[in-house]
Amino acid sequence: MDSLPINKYVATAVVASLLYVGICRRRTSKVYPPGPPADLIIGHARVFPLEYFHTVFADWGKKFGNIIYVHILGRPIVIINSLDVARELLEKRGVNYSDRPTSTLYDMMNWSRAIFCLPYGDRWRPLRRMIAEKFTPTAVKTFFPVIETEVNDFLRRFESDPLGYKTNMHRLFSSMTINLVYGYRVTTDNDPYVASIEHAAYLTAKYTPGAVPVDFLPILRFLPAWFPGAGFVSHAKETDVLIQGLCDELNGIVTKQRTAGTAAPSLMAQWQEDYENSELPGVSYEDLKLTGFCTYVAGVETTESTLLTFFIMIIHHPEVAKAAQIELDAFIAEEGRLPSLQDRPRLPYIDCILKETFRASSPAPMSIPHVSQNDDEYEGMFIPGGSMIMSNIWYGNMMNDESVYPSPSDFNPERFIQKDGDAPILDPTDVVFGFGRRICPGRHFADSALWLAIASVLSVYDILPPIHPKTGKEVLPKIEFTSAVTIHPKPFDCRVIPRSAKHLALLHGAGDL
Ligand code: HEM
Repeated sequence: MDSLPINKYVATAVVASLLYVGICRRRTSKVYPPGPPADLIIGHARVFPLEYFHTVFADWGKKFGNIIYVHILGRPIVIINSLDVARELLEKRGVNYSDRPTSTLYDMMNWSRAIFCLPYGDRWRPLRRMIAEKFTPTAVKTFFPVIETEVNDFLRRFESDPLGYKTNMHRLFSSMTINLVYGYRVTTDNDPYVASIEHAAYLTAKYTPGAVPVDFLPILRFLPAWFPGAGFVSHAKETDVLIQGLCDELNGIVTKQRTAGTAAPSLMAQWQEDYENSELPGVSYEDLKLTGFCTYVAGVETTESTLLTFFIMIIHHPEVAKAAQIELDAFIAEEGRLPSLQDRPRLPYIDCILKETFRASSPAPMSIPHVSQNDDEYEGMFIPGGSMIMSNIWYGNMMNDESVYPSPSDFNPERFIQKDGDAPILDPTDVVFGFGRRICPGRHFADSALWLAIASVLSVYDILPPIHPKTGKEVLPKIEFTSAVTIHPKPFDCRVIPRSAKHLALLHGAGDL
């Protein structure tokens, strides 16, 4: 899976801060949150991790506690290792903690106009409102037919290609999201629009974040492109032109279809209509087009990562698949059909599996960094304004903490079955999507899409380990994760095999088991 711009944007922000020659803050008598020992001037540059942030910060958390302060060349970074601290700062004090880091290179590529990069304030607010209105738990139901169509196609593709889960899954989420945003159906594995968007992602990621001098000497953006070493200038321009071209083209498809009266329901069709009816105050047409594109970018990799985690976990835990299939078979026997999203309340074990999948590996384990605007104090500790705030969703009383989830390394959906008298257990869905005013606006859509994908695939198929070509025996793939802003399991092989001819027939509308 190629890294998408949201990934690279955050990496840029983090690494740029490593290289950023900030004005060294004069240490005052103020008490900062604890942290590892710092070097003179460069601060924590030598100890700051460049990968697997979440596990390193979890280790630091065991030594230094729930809130940690480090600085790189004077640029303050606060690491939050606890849900309580995240809620206090990012939610209750959200007015101060909802900004984002900046990057000159991203600005040159025009990514700084993107919803996930915009600073907290008057440009971000109307765009956020525009997205949020379409993604409330009720509004998102408009898009259930999109989810159901795409999941059905996903299941059918396994009939002819039981080993090709990677391509199939990528197509599921790219097709579902481009369908959601533009009402456009992907019909091949090599769709030209998906390929172009991924090329834009590749171009965005081409320059190593922070290794481009312009990220710490912004004046360099004005160098002429022919100047030796100024390749980034034409590169940024090329990326910008490609993205703007794609925004225009995809938006143009929707406009034409609306004129012809053939537009499928989509976010862009709704937004265009709202715009024409002057219902989007503060949103320019250029912003509207880019926001559609950003919604696609933000939606694909995270959802795909979650379903990949589900696949690898289920290969290792056939007993979980069996328990789910007992619940699903009882439903199918009664209804004579595959479950739909309306059936969710009747299939609670699938909910438990989804929660456990989010818990086992949060797709964005360090969320997207926030930035504080003004100086603040938390439990007597000083947090300077302009601090980059990194929340360790993966750990910190959140997903992998023994005190919250006993035996956190076990994949055990049963932990979410609430028995009478049990204290409520933290729902990972309340954490994996981030916090406060910047919380993921696509969360209800993602949650619904993933629920249906899990319920459907387990209804029809078994997800099994690959067979060793020589021994003919099953080989369990290793569970290993990549390291980036959004993480996912490293590539593995598996077989997706129909449970029986009768279960497969459900895909084609034949009922009885
Ligand atoms: C499993 C799937 C997903 C996960 C785990 C996820 C997670 C996140 C996280 C952690 C953030 C940062 C929140 C913060 O700053 O506190 C975020 C932001 C965002 N997400 Fe998601 N996301 C998912 C799916 C989606 C989908 C499907 C969409 C759109 C269709 C979407 C759109 C966005 C946008 C636009 C932002 C930026 C919000 C802003 O800066 O105001 N996400 N997401």
